[in-house]
Amino acid sequence: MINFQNIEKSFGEQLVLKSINLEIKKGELMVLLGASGSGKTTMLRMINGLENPDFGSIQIANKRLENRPLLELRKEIGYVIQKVGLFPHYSVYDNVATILRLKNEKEQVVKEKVEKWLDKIGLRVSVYGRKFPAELSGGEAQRIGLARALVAKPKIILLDEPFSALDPISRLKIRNEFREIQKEEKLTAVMVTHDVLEAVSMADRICLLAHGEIQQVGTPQEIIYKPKNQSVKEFVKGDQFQAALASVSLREIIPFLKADALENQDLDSSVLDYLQEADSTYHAIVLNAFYKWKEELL
Ligand SMILES: Nc1ncnc2c1ncn2[C@@H]1O[C@H](COP(=O)(O)OP(=O)(O)OP(=O)(O)O)[C@@H](O)[C@H]1O
Repeated sequence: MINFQNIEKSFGEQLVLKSINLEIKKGELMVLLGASGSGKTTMLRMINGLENPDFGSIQIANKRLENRPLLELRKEIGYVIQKVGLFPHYSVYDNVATILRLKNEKEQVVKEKVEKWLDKIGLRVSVYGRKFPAELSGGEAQRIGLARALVAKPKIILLDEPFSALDPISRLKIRNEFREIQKEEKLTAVMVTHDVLEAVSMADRICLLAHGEIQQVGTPQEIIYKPKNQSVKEFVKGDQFQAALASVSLREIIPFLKADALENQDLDSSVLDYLQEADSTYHAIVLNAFYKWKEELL
């Protein structure tokens, strides 16, 4: 779906991306993971033409990017960034509606879609529709940014640290919600983060970058259990590594947690219920992971 071929990029004297070759498949969630300054955002911005490579080419659905009008391209691509960039003088409703109105959708259709997507990201239109961005918390604003991108029905969604303003519980919730929406809509998603935990708990595959070079591309399990080189090993060691391990194990159980368990913080009984029912051979590891994760979360 998205293909980086021999990409190279410099800013002045600084070589920021070197020999980047990466294929992102249709419908997958690819996480670009790496330390600050490793080139993640630059790669992401190349997908919607906000940066151009010096060498190499990017193809989307087998079409080279440089041959496509930018406006047409961006209609297919949703872009969600850390600083949400909502229009400050528009209400939440109007912020989400903007793109539909630009497409000349009828107001009745606009209303249905805005309500649907606000509802999907957990904010009711009756409560939030009339608020202005300055009246929202950071996390709410990030959710609205997500709804605004999703309402346009993009084929591809690019996310740059999209959940960073959220507290741990809301973060976990919205990660899961977004993941469900992404699968349901068969969206091809590329997400930038430097948070190992976020990467392993959400990604189909992770592309690990260091100093502008791809170190490894693989599933979270491959990255964690089969690091290809020293650089990958270093990235996933220590506390972050432990948390990531916990999260990988938890991917097994989170879908089985009772829906309200997170809200009620009645996690222990919910997890134990699951473990009893599931007859998992990894009880000890999952349970250990769970307690570590809970310590961190609560
Ligand atoms: N427009 C620009 N002009 C000059 N240098 C830039 C520009 N954009 C990025 N850079 C440099 O390129 C390097 C990679 O930046 P990039 O934003 O891609 O990194 P990143 O991995 O996303 O980092 P972070 O996690 O801190 O956001 C950095 O050293 C940055 O200073």
